[in-house]
Amino acid sequence: LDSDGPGTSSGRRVKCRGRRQSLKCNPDAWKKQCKELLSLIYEREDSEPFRQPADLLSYPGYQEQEGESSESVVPERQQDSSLSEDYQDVIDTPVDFSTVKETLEAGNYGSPLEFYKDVRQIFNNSKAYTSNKKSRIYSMMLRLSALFESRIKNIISEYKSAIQSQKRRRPRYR
Ligand SMILES: COc1ccc(NC(=O)N2CCN(C(=O)c3ccco3)CC2)cc1
Repeated sequence: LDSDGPGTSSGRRVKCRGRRQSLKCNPDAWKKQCKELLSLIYEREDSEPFRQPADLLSYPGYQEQEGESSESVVPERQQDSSLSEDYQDVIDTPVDFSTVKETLEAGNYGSPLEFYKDVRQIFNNSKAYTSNKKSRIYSMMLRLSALFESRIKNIISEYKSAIQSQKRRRPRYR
């Protein structure tokens, strides 16, 4: 996805007469919408491995196992106990939902696109780390990513419409 992110507005004109409070016209509506989306993500069990920075040493349950087998089949990746170094070797930009939540609540995202970029990084890290597309955590990530994409695209397109209508409404005094 280019920096435009998903759901670039289809160019439809949104009437933004009168108060800016209505959702369609309010360029700040995305903050509340992203907070609600984050709460929804936290409610899903699938988000559990991604709510805190990855720490494979303290969470053996998250170590990669081939398929669903619960025996301690240790693939080559987990031979030594330096697993979390391994994670840091593989993943350049570790990020988790607690970091994203803090950034959003601190008001440190300038747009939903910045929020989108960080959340995508969580999913891309999981994709990069997994060596087995059938691993449990990878399948959790896929479900969570599908939920996220289905909800974020409207947030971003409404934001873009609100920005567009804001530009159109303010005549430029040259
Ligand atoms: C003490 O609390 C925690 C909280 C979270 C974690 N998470 C953790 O270790 N993870 C394992 C690796 N990972 C993957 O995306 C992944 C793809 C394939 C296999 O794993 C990210 C999640 C650990 C401890």
